Amino acid sequence: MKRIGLFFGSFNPIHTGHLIIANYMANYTDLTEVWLVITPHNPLKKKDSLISQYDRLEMVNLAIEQAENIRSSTIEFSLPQPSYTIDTLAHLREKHPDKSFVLIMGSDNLASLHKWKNYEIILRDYHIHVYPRPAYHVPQDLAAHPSVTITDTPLMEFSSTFIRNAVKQGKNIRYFVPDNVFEFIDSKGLYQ
Ligand SMILES: Nc1ncnc2c1ncn2[C@@H]1O[C@H](COP(=O)(O)OP(=O)(O)OP(=O)(O)O)[C@@H](O)[C@H]1O
Ligand SMILES: O=C(O)c1ccc[n+]([C@@H]2O[C@H](COP(=O)([O-])O)[C@@H](O)[C@H]2O)c1
Repeated sequence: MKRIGLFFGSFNPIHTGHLIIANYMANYTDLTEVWLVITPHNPLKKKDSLISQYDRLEMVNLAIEQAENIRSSTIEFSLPQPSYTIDTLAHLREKHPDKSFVLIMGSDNLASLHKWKNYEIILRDYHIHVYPRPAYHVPQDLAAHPSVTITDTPLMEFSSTFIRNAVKQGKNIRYFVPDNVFEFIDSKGLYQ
């Protein structure tokens, strides 16, 4: 059975940190593939700085052009918003009975998991691979939970917020995002 890692995110925009995490999970763990699931609207985030989901999807697709075992998923585009992960997981399980799904997230999301809809069911039914993130301490009970694996990986200060703010200030964001994503943001005047 294929073991798919679901890396959910706003990807506003996708950055090199996301790609390092996806590549690590796809190539250094027991996962067969990683799917980057573009979330139209995170229930815990304001929509203020969120650009079109289609532009975010386009940037994800540009970023993974060269990747062999990383794909994008638009599954949440056709589901009710905001996007509750437990509902998406139920939908994916029904659609792909031949695959098993594992969650991938940064430690900031693990630290706020208790605010998610039906988080106990997520923890009961799914394994979660967690990439540590600076300044986000993982609560001890979650770190020790049998469904949680925290990777032993280098920390990265990257964030989409940093990139959006840098563009707004007229700064050059080259290398924080892949070259083709840089060109896309620049040519469409995104985040200005
Ligand atoms: N530098 C990082 N280290 C570890 N995990 C990260 C990092 N950046 C993003 N992630 C994880 O990637 C997933 C998608 O994150 P998201 O698209 O919100 O990026 P972000 O950089 O956190 O964005 P924003 O700054 O807009 O909140 C989340 O699980 C998040 O925890
Ligand atoms: O299901 C929930 O209640 C829930 C609450 C907060 C965040 N999430 C999901 O977590 C994912 C990561 O979001 P983000 O904005 O940090 O990239 C995204 O898919 C959100 O829909 C899900």
